[in-house]
Amino acid sequence: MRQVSKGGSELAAASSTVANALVGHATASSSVLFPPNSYDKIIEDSHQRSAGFGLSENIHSDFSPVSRADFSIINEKNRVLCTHALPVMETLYEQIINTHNMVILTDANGVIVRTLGDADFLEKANRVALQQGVPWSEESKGTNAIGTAIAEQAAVLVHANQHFLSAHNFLTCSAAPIFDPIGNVIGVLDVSGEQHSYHKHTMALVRMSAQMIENQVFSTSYQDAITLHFHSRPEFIGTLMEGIASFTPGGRFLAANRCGLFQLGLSLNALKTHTFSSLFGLPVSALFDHYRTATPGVLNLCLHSGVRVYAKAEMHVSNPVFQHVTSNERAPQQLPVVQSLARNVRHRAGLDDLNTGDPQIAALIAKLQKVIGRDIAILVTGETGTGKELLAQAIHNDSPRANGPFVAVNCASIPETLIESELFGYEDGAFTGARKKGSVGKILQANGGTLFLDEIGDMPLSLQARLLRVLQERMVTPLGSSKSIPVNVALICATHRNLRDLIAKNAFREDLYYRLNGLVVKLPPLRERTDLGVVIEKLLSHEDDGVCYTVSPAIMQLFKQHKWPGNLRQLINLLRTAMLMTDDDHEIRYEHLPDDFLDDIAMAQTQNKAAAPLNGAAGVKLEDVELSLIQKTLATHGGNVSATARALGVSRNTIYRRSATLGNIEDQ
Ligand SMILES: Nc1ncnc2c1ncn2[C@@H]1O[C@H](COP(=O)(O)OP(=O)(O)OP(=O)(O)O)[C@@H](O)[C@H]1O
Repeated sequence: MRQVSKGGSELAAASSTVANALVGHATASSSVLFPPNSYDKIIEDSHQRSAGFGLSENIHSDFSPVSRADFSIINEKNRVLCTHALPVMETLYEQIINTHNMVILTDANGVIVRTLGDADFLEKANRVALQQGVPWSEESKGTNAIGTAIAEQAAVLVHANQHFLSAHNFLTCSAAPIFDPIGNVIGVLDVSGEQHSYHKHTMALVRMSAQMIENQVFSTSYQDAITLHFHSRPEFIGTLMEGIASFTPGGRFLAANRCGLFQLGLSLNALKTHTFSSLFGLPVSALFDHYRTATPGVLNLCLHSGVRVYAKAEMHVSNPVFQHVTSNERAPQQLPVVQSLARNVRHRAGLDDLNTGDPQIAALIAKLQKVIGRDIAILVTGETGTGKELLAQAIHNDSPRANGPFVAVNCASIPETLIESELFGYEDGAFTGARKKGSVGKILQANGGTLFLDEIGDMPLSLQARLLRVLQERMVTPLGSSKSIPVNVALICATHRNLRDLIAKNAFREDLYYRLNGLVVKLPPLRERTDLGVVIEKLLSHEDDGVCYTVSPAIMQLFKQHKWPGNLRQLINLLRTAMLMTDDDHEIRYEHLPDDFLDDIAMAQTQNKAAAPLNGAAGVKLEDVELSLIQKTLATHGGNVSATARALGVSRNTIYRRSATLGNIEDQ
């Protein structure tokens, strides 16, 4: 299982510059930076609340801590928070040591549960009761960073005389609330120090540390879930900037961290109606598929907004809810089913095995059979999950190279920096971090067999030139070597992208394109295939346990109408889960289908209903049709523009533009 990054080193690295500035500042009082005035409104409101609590600025601070018994209850309630917060607090403290500051953790009510600080400052802090067990809510201490951060549910800096009680005016305090995955404040992290120790970067450090604690609390909150770590740049996965989102094994959205909400562009409330598939356009089973691969790399996903993100899926494989998707170790009576389903569709299948009655498939198989073994590069196109890799394997299996290796490389799942060494290999010590003995690249591994380059459209331009040279010269030069090695491979490439579009955008080399497309075949999406019934029957057929699984006629009808965005991969995973849910009659019915699939069906039906009355209406203008559809979809989604845009597959701007005449429309 992937380890979620532990706070310390990351925070230390991210904040070392800030920390240097802080230490530098503490020793050079001439560089005092005063806090900005942007908090004035927050401070003003807080002062009003403080007065409302009956406090007056010259009263002495209330020193009394909660009772011992209450403090041990508070400790017990906040055990998880403290476990995750303490290492982060220690690292944060290391960054501010010797700056007359202390790090404070409170519970959700502002009661201090842990402190770490410079001895000289701790003494002064004790004088104003900045110590364990003492409540720092606004009710108790008036305007202060901890209490005001809780009241405002936001990070707050309270400096010097911005404090309500004059006894606290010697302090400068930066506090950030810590939220749980469903948006409740569970505590506050604060750095408090003497006012002359104020530094503008302290708040950034506190915010980062609070977020780190939130991420760690998040990672332990959803043991029964699939947790996705994502970012638009793969190197940001595992860092503080990563988005984290959790889904039920059936694909329903559970929660996301702050960066996740930001990247998904939706509020927590809006996300509650979503599934993995409505957010990423893929069935949740794609994650299981990815997880099952021997060395799962980084997934390339497309957000509903069109933004591409890289992702890693994390699931607790020891948890029984994941056993059926992460391994073949299932309840004994179900084991053969899962295994045979997988076996039915993998390995040793030849082209004839894939010919299940669809005329488009039959035609492409006939073409392929004519070129097999003729040293012609084959380019397979088609949507994700349509079977491009299985087709490539079948071509290899039917070719004279069948006894040689079949080596598949997914160009989209390897970070750009690693593709070169992965493909071409490297000599001993070719670069820092390289294995001592060097590595034979995938091209040489495929020698005598077939090299399958999946998602070739994602290959970086610089490497396209190198690949072209290998294909022309039939020689490979590993990184760090001056020796070229002859290589003999049949090449099959695949892509779901339009390579001609990429060429027009200068993202793909035209000369390489012509070298790759000896024969181009396009696998039809599942929704266009006429052999769905046969494919399903084949997938459900197995000899191992003698049980005959079937699909009820109503569900078969539903399957035939479904769009299958994940194509065969989605179908297989759906059947795999549904088979395990069936009763003694082994018939797959509505109640055996996973939640995210049922949600997709419901959404499609809603869209169809909205469009239905407009079909074929004579004399109706196109704009009216559009407007009416938008109106209906808006109504279905309670006026929510984002949801409407998603349902109709257009941008929010389009909805705004087209519906300018509809008056005020809500947004989220
Ligand atoms: N004709 C088929 N009959 C049954 N199962 C199939 C068929 N073709 C492919 N599959 C299965 O569907 C799943 C997806 O196939 P494959 O990985 O070949 O798709 P792909 O188009 O290469 O996907 P991607 O574009 O995402 O890489 C695999 O589990 C594969 O075994």
